[in-house]
Amino acid sequence: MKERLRAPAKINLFLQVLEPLPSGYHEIYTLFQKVTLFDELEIELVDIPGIKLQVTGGEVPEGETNLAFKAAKVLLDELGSDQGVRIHLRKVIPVAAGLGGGSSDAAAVLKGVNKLLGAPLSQEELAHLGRPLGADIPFFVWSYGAALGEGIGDILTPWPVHKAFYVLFTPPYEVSTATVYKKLRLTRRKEPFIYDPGQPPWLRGLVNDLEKVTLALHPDLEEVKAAFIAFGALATLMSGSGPTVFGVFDQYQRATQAARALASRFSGRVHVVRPCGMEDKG
Ligand SMILES: C[C@](O)(CO)[C@H](O)COP(=O)(O)OP(=O)(O)OC[C@H]1O[C@@H](n2ccc(N)nc2=O)[C@H](O)[C@@H]1O
Ligand SMILES: Nc1ncnc2c1ncn2[C@@H]1O[C@H](COP(=O)(O)OP(=O)(O)OP(=O)(O)O)[C@@H](O)[C@H]1O
Repeated sequence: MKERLRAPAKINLFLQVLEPLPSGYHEIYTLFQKVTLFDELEIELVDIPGIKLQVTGGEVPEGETNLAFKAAKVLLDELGSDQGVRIHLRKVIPVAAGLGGGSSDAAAVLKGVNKLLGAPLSQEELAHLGRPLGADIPFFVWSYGAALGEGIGDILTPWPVHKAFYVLFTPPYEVSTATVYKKLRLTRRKEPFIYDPGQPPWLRGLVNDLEKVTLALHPDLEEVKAAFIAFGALATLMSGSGPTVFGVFDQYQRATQAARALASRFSGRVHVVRPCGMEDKG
């Protein structure tokens, strides 16, 4: 039996870092939005124990340090299963880019393997199991298109999906999430700037507290942001810890024109995507 899954990327439509925690993590207040850029996975259960992972299309390890591998292991261990798992992962989402690709792959493996084993664990149990592997994993386990993330990003509340076209620009370098959080200096606990779920967040202004850290390391991203506005974006922001920067557009044609203009001016990968979770809204 085989499961074929698509693992979406995410962007953070706002991201506020409120307080450092004794665990080394930070309390955050963020809006996660899944978008239509997908890694693809094929998962199979076999009788020979062990996990085998094959990756095509991206520079990520194939061994036990891959988040997809770790997710399979943690689930098989939890269930005490002696079955083996074969995973083929086709990477499309840029790596270490602020798009949560590794976390999404891990969540897809948790869901896929659980389903192949007859669904012994609930969505909540899978999210709990995935959380120590990555703070973004619970969001990808849940089926919402968009969710407010509190705590370390693992306490989730569904959020309305607002219609938009997003252009993602990913420069040709990676950024370490741990380094960006470490460089952020918080002197006191911040109170979050609250958004109204009924309104597209870009009408209030988008904020990402990690942006200043990554932009200081890579000032070229300021030029990309300025170009997004010049090309007609309603708003522009860095996603997660970066370095991906996105622009928000209200029309597909404007988004694709901006994407072409960006691709000719800057070196990097450009994707035009839509939010996931609005299939019923046209
Ligand atoms: C930047 C975001 O992607 C926004 O959604 C997340 O906050 C990070 O999620 P992630 O990459 O799944 O994070 P993890 O792999 O769990 O953590 C990587 C490192 O980021 C830092 N980290 C992460 C999440 C968080 N709420 N506070 C943190 O300080 C920690 O130093 C941690 O060691
Ligand atoms: N399946 C995987 N896909 C991508 N990266 C992986 C995977 N497994 C392990 N990694 C490692 O995890 C690190 C972060 O990768 P990922 O693409 O998830 O980062 P990210 O998009 O910046 O995440 P976030 O938005 O959560 O900060 C990289 O150093 C990468 O080598």
